[in-house]
Amino acid sequence: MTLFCPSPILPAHCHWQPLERQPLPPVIGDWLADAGSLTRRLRRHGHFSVQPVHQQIATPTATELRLLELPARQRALLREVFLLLDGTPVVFARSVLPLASLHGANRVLGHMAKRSLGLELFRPPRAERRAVWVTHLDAAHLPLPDTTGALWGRQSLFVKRGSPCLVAEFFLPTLWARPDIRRSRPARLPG
Ligand SMILES: C=C(O[C@@H]1C=C(C(=O)O)C=C[C@H]1O)C(=O)O
Repeated sequence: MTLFCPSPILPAHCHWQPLERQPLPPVIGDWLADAGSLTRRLRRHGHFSVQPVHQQIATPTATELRLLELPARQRALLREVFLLLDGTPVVFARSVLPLASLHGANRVLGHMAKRSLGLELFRPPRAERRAVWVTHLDAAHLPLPDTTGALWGRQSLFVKRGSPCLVAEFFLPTLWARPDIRRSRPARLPG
């Protein structure tokens, strides 16, 4: 399945596979298959922060519309951020939040700024992570500083209070360069 990701940072298209069909290296697979909050897991490794890069109401890609079951040309809130550990970007993330998903108690999802979207998604009533796809990009084609080699990405379809949103996370080489990250194991999920 090929996604087109018009984005200031992402390449012209990403090719995604369902998580269960993509063999992953041990440590990388452990992080991409982790069902818990990425924010909460990163926070176990140092000072965590979010650096917003780009946020606008615009038309998602054709595949993002399809994954969200939205009609063509439907607009959504597109949010692109870096997640930082100890001041260093370790994840680039792109989220697609349909405007219809941003009403009532979900309204806060559209006003996160430098707060992590994950803190709201995993706050009760906890969002369901309904589907996960993975991709593998050559970072050489991305305008990311000091980033070369393979870039693994994960895209999740979350449903919060019955409303869907997509969250794509691209794990930068700076994350895998940390020995504490390579030794890390997922937290035991409650229940
Ligand atoms: C979904 C989560 O939220 C994280 C926070 C994001 C944001 O603030 O835009 C984007 C990607 C996620 O890694 C999480 O923490 O698991």
